Amino acid sequence: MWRPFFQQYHLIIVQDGDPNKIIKVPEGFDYELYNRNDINRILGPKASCISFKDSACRCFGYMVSKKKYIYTIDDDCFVAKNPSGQDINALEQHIKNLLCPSTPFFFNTLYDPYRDGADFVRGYPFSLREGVPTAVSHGLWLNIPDYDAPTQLVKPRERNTRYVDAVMTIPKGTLFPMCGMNLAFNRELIGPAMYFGLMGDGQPIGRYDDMWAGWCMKVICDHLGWGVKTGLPYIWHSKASNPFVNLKKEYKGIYWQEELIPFFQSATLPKDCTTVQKCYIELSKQVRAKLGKVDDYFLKLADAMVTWIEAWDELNPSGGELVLNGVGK
Ligand SMILES: O=c1ccn([C@@H]2O[C@H](COP(=O)(O)OP(=O)(O)O[C@H]3OC[C@H](O)[C@H](O)[C@H]3O)[C@@H](O)[C@H]2O)c(=O)[nH]1
Ligand SMILES: [Mn+2]
Repeated sequence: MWRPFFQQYHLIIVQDGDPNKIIKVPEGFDYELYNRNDINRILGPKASCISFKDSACRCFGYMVSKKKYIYTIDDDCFVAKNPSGQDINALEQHIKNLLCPSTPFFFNTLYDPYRDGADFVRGYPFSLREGVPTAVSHGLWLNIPDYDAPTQLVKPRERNTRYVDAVMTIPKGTLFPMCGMNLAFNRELIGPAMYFGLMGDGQPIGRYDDMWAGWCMKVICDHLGWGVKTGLPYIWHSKASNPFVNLKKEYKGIYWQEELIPFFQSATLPKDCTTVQKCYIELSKQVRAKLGKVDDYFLKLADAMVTWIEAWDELNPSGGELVLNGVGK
């Protein structure tokens, strides 16, 4: 199904679980395939920051990519159809979202003002109409919605049939639950912040990989003045994962997040944090200082955040650090 939309791009496949299992990639794709052995070989001891047996492992692909834009998708997501019955080219829409500015400082009630047939509405300050660079494009899902285990348990048959034809900028200062199922981002802008954390095997939590990345990313985008959009495109999410297995993985996250959200909502980064790497290291210090008392896990996570940046900079020696306004480094 994806061939018409993926064939022209470079694929990075991150294989989780047993590295001896052979993944068969169909003919005609330009791809790299990495399993756990590859991750250990490439990162050595720093491989400790890449999760095992959790979707968090996907962020290794972001680190090794040499591309400007990244699109990440789950292996149970397929091409959806829009209300006119046409196949949705999710990549095309994500790229449009990323190439058009965002408007985080003032909400446009007619949604995406840069879209054909829309604009800024009356009362929208002209000084803000240039917008800011878009770092992340968060797509949505038809059929199986991305619900947590408790919600899925009480609403096992709920399906998302509502196609909302809109793209919105998430306002500055507002966090959101970033889902990694249908997500695109500008790697050159925000790549180093897209660490999906320590999840899965050997960890007390799972399935909060994209949530953790989304909260860190949004704080850094707000600080650096970049935008995050949500809405179109849709993909078709084909299967629901097991809510009982999910509950075991995510239950700590369900109560920890009541302390994590206030932490991220009040997190501020100093002016001298002019690159994503500096922002991320500063955030890791605040995680250690303020979340270590929630659970020792966050001390490990704070260390892993530093290891991630070290590994990122090792694999991307050009520094790749975007120096803002010529300051910093
Ligand atoms: O041990 C694992 C388990 C899963 N994956 C990969 O993660 C993707 C999501 O898995 P799945 O589709 O089974 O779960 P969902 O509930 O639909 O996923 C949502 O919640 C977890 C993640 O945050 C995900 O992004 C969300 O969509 C899928 O590609 C599995 O192959 C894994 O690599 N290792
Ligand atoms: Mn799924």
